[in-house]
Amino acid sequence: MKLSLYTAKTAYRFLSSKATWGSKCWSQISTKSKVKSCRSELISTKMPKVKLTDQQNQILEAISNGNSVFITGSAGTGKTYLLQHIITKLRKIHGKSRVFVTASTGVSACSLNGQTLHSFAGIGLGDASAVDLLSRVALDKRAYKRWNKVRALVIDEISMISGEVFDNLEFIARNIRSEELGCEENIWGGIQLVVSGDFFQLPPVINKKGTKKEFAFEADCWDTCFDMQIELKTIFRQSDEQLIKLLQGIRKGKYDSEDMKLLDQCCSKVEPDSSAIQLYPRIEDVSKVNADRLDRLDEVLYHYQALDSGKDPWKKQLKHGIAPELLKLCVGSRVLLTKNIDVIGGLVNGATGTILDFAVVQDTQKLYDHEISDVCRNGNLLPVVKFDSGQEMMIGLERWYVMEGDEAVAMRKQIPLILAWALSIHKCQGMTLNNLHTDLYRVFGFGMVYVALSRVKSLDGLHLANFNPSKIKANPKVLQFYERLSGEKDEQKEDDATDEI
Ligand SMILES: Nc1ncnc2c1ncn2[C@@H]1O[C@H](COP(=O)(O)OP(=O)(O)OP(=O)(O)O)[C@@H](O)[C@H]1O
Repeated sequence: MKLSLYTAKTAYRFLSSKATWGSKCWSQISTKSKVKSCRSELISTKMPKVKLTDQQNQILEAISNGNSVFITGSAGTGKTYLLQHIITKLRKIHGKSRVFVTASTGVSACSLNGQTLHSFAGIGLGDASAVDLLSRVALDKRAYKRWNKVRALVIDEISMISGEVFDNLEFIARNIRSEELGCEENIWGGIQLVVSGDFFQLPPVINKKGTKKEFAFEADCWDTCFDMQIELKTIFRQSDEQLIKLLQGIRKGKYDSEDMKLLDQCCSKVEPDSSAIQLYPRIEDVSKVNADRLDRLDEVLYHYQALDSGKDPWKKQLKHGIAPELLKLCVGSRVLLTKNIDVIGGLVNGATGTILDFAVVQDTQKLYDHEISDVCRNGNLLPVVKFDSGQEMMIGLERWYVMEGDEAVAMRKQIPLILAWALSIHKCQGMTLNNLHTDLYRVFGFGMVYVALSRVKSLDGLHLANFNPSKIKANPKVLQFYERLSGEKDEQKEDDATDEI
């Protein structure tokens, strides 16, 4: 294998993180031009300059006015993107340390630099009565402090939180805050809530049989929690009208003959090229396919061992995030980028490519040797990826934080890549994929077909092995909830019109 030497310019993502790029880092880079390339990239990584829609602005304004809001909408309507703007706004209003960013899963929490809702709340698995959970939180000093401190709570991917858990959290918030802060018993103890998600996507995993409140919208407190419940309408991920219509139908469990024809065409396409990511409902299939394909390449393997810091239980959450504990790569591996490293250049979370080489960085080597050697198990060699967009880039270490308000309580350092011949449907919720291949026969449960298919940007990138229309189904309770949501909006419009008369 040829050993390449990469200059700091080619490898400008050698070591980066929002938290550590400060004046210290700038001064470590020697030439002006290099500083410029890093600085401009940093800005674009933070927040790509995209104009918000009127609806997105309306939500931001409502939040600035102190309202609690539920944001929903189809896949790709910019819910998570908008949350990033909202978090910035909330931090300005309440102060960094009083805004807590959470999500139902480790993967989605990590993508917002937050923590899981369960870990924020201090409720463990959350499978106890409200009173028992309250006692548990009261004994956990840090969790108790968080509940007192929080002024704004952001919850992403709410579809995977049950109504029972949602009600229990409200109970905990109300009780702790009214007692400790001496205020009257307000809903959620007066916390400003920003909740986001699409109930047509993956539902909560419920272990207890006979749970009455399956979805968060079935929680007793749901309707009283929010000043505004709004469905984003503009879809950004796809632009092809036919595909948008197909996905909108599948989301609600509906399809017509035209949709069937489109799906048939996706089945009859010639074998997908090797860049297509295979989606599986079960993690065992994903691991097996990735391991087999890596094995078949029969190349030298490079090991990258994640470096974790912080304390339990926070440290444990890192294991559920997107960055693997041990990453094995070799020349020819198909990989997927798990961080935004150059938004304007298209190297974003979800971009796919192939490992070209492994190389050392020549002129920044001394600065970061210790960091790299902690993670790289085969000398200080970093992977060089040729992305499907044509760009070649050496990929350096990234950091994933578990945040408690403004405090980083755990951190993982790892290369922001995962093997990408195959992925699980659960892991890909929230991602945009250019080219995917899935077997719709193997999916189970509501929402899975929709989550899988709604990842692609265009029909060219969609390949189906099998197709069975019976797998397209939406939960009737979810359908009713959305009917009620749009019905209430129509009623509101009618009321406004009557007021004007
Ligand atoms: N106002 C906007 N203008 C242009 N693009 C936007 C806008 N808002 C969001 N986007 C882009 O739309 C894409 C999808 O956004 P995002 O992932 O936030 O959607 P989502 O609703 O969270 O999807 P999912 O439900 O699948 O997680 C992203 O590439 C994002 O940058």
